[in-house]
Amino acid sequence: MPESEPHVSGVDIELTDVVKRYPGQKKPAVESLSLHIPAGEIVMFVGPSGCGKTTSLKMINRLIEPTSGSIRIGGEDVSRQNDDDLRRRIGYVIQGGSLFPHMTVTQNIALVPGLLGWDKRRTSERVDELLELVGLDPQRYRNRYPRELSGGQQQRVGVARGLAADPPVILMDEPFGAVDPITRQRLQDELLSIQEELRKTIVCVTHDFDEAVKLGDRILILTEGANIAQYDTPEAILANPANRFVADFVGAGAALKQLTLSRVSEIELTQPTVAEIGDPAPDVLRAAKAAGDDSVVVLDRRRRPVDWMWTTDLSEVEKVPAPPEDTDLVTIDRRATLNDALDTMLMSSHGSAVVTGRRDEYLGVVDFQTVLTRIQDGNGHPEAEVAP
Ligand SMILES: Nc1ncnc2c1ncn2[C@@H]1O[C@H](COP(=O)(O)OP(=O)(O)OP(=O)(O)O)[C@@H](O)[C@H]1O
Repeated sequence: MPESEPHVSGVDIELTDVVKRYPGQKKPAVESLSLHIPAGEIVMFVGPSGCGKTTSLKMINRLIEPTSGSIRIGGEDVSRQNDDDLRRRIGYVIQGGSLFPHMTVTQNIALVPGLLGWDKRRTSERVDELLELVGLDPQRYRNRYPRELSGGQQQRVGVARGLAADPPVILMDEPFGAVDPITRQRLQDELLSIQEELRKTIVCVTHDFDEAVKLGDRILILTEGANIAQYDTPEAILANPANRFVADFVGAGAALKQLTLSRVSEIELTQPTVAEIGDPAPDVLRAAKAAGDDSVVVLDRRRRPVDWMWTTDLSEVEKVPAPPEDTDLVTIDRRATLNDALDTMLMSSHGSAVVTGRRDEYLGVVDFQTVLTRIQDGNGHPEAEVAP
């Protein structure tokens, strides 16, 4: 599907000889970090515990003041900016969303716009727009309290809050660390989808190397003291770890990790019989039979998949029914990795997964065998060369 030309709304970040020495510590947490983060890219910070990832991240929005060195965002020195400027220019998203429990979803998202003095109307329009963007129905969710949301929904609100003032830069610290693996995968896919539209500059700390490979345009691998072990694209790091440290960090099965580089969108989807809610069941059954299908994907009016029915169940009804309230059709986004696709398929009774695109529109079905064949073909990626 042709994508519209992306408009980069992010700006460059430049760190020059940045040092952080905590009081009472012998060695600096960040010894001397120089780094260029290009506008519109996602850069993932990874490295062993205590190597200085979070300290480096928090110096960018001055939650932590550097001991020395300079940090420029869009060419401007952050040390010269006041709090309002920083809030306007840098969104911040942390694990679990860290929402205020006594405030509604709207109030949580509207925090920064409130501080910036936006009027009521502009703020409430923005809140609804953001809720749509992160996949939450504004009408249903805008007046809820955080305790009335699942962990994944809270995290979505956290992302919406980070985007509220439309900052060119977003900092994220382990944003999806607190949710289960399937929700994490969905949130990652949503972030990629949002980024496709907005092209912010995103800097994200993670413990999960697979997450870094999936989300990152570049990955920064740090050793103790925030020294750079390697800073490159995921492809380059997997194919050519710079040294033993990186090879160990990337871990065994680098070739398998290449799976994380391949997306569902690169795979040919199958097109089983589809039906809309309310279609006459006999017609649908006839079409399924002619195609040799034993199940039918059910779509709503906006062509979003809502159910995946066996034909045996359809033969007992007159019309294709709306799905039961508690249905939880597991779908997968076309930006998901083949790793994610395998996980999802293992949970599905169909042994395959329904694939969706922009705004959850139905695209087709990815089946287990196609993914396996793709893996066995080696994805066309070179085997990782790991130094002896
Ligand atoms: N407020 C502080 N005072 C003193 N030392 C600190 C402080 N915050 C962090 N440090 C130390 O600085 C070093 C870097 O910490 P930092 O939190 O940046 O690492 P990290 O890579 O993000 O770690 P993790 O992955 O475990 O979150 C660590 O040795 C840590 O103990």
